[in-house]
Amino acid sequence: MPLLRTDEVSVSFGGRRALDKVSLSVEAGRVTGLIGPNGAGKSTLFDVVSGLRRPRTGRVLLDGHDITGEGPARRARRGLSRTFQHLELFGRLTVRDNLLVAAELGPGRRRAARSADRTLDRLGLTDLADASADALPTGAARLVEVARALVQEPKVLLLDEPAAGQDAEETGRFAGLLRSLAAEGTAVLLVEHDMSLVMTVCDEVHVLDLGAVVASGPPDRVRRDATVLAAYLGEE
Ligand SMILES: Nc1ncnc2c1ncn2[C@@H]1O[C@H](COP(=O)(O)OP(=O)(O)OP(=O)(O)O)[C@@H](O)[C@H]1O
Repeated sequence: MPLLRTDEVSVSFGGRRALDKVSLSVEAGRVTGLIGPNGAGKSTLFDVVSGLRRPRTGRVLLDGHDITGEGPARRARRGLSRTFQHLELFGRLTVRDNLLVAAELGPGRRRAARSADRTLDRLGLTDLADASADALPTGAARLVEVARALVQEPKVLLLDEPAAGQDAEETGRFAGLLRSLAAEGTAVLLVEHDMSLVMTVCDEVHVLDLGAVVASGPPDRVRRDATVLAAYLGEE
């Protein structure tokens, strides 16, 4: 059984359909990519999965439970964490305090301090623990955003363009982190425009175009799919 499943999720803004019966699965221990051109509906799908937006129709299932009616905090306690495309750090707090605030919302809130320190260490952020979040360069701020999601010890981790603003070395290290999370059993859903990262790190890729899934499969196959080339890769 997939850990996370969307079942025919549709969302409209005014008369315009942003998601059209999107059904996809995310498995434990795998990195699943979600790609598509600008405006395809990727962030909207993240909003539906994380509980920030109610779908017009369709369901979201986590570990077999229908969570469609639950709010973001309840979903976080169930083990679902996300990052945002536009960084949502508390700028005036230190890096460590950003993690502590997030840890309080997750299932591991009783061990928040320990989790924060371990996560900082894992992401190579220990030296920046006392820095103010708004003083960080973009690459480091992206990592803190990821750290804030990870400190909640998620079963499912939703990452919205985590490599934007990272340099090649940071992206390489980040790829290693994603693989090690998958090896530990975490289900990772990755929205990312860096195609070489997606193709290297993902076990499976879903392609959204105009709110609908137009292709799904292993990266090699998706890369050669004519619909994908037309909808997305041809755009670059
Ligand atoms: N709050 C909103 N109100 C109205 N329309 C919206 C809103 N949010 C998103 N949309 C529209 O829904 C569609 C999907 O947008 P979404 O941001 O989910 O796409 P995306 O695939 O994440 O794009 P990008 O890669 O540029 O981040 C777009 O046409 C967008 O203009």
